[in-house]
Amino acid sequence: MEKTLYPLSEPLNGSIQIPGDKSISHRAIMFGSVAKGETIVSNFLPGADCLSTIDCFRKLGVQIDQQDTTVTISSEGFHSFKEPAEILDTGNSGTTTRLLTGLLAGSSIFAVIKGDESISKRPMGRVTNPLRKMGAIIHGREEAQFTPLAISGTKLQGINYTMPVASAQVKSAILLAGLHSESETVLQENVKTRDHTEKMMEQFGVDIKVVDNTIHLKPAGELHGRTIEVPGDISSAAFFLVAGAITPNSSIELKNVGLNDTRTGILDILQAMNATYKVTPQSVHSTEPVGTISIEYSALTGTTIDGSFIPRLIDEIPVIALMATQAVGKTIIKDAEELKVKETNRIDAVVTELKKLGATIEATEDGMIIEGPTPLHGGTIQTYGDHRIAMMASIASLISSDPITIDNYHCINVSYPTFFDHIEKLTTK
Ligand SMILES: O=C(O)C1=C[C@@H](OP(=O)(O)O)[C@@H](O)[C@H](O)C1
Ligand SMILES: C=C(OP(=O)(O)O)C(=O)O
Repeated sequence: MEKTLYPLSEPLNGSIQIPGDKSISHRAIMFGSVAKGETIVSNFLPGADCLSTIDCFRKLGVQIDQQDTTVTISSEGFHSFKEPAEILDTGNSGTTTRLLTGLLAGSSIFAVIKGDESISKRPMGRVTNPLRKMGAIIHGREEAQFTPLAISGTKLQGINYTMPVASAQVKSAILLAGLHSESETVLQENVKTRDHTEKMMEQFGVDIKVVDNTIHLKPAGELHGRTIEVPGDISSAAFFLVAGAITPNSSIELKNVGLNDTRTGILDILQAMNATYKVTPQSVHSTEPVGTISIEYSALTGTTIDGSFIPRLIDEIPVIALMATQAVGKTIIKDAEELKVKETNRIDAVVTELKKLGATIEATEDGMIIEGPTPLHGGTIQTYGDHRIAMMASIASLISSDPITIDNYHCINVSYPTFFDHIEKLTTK
């Protein structure tokens, strides 16, 4: 279904509460299901991806009551998972697909995992290969490189593994497999990726140690239920950080933003591009720090984004590219070939769609080059069913000279169901 978005005649103003972090919401459901007893999750993200995770664990026999952003999980623990009678449908969620594969590889049940058309094209060998080295029995399309995956849970051995790709999903799949394996798992990351799994393992009392970029995980006994407060998602906040920075005379405040430093690459880039913003930490002592970010419209300059920055802002690149169209000079994004294996090929999608709006932007092998500033005009944008492309285009419409129409805007529900409510809140006096 299409949606037409009209340019703003006024600046953005006011304050919004950023919804729960998608990565942490997935993990909260998974750890709450593995743990024996009751886990209560607050500020859960009721986005389609996290609802897919809930659905899969219900099919594994875990009792999960979800009331909007509060989830109560009652579980008999990992060893009581029931063999599901149905296929576990992970929808559009790469995180659910990969982490669940890792977790179930070390269980004592048989399960089949499949997702939507986009998931069927995303690489799964990156998890099934190391899991097989741990002893996992996984069959799947093209030698288990793609879904559907059929997993016959079995006893696993720990692994000593150097990550060939900078991916928190691969790391987490291996750690979830290592949780119930017979020996220690040691993982080496060349480039650090988001560490929510490690932090949640620590919270649940698992013996996990991180020294520089090496993780040591000892097999765990029974985990016990607890309460988990999910911070707001900085990847969702990013759309409004950019909206505030590029819409003339705007001044907005984003509350409850997660500030884990494996996720705050966008803030470093805002600084490098001369944006005017301020971060006020709320709870510096918690394992997942949270704060309020205020941002104002200002003149921006181009920058280069590469290397170890990339995993710290990988999902923000579409909207950063939009911001770069309004910055003076060249913005170069490189080392970001991972964008090609997301919900869609995000290098192609961003370049093709921003070009339609008048941007000067070219794709490269591992990223893109944007030359700014260019005024944006209206047009019809294809989302490719990718929530982040749909939100990028919606933010572009705030500053375009004419309306922008996007197809399949419902895909935004994957990570930010209240996105349009928040635009409205910041645009009405
Ligand atoms: O672990 C996670 O929760 C995620 C890791 C990233 O994917 P990769 O691990 O494939 O880089 C990110 O793009 C995704 O949105 C969520
Ligand atoms: C890539 C994303 O998610 P996933 O890999 O979980 O589908 C995303 O949210 O941008």
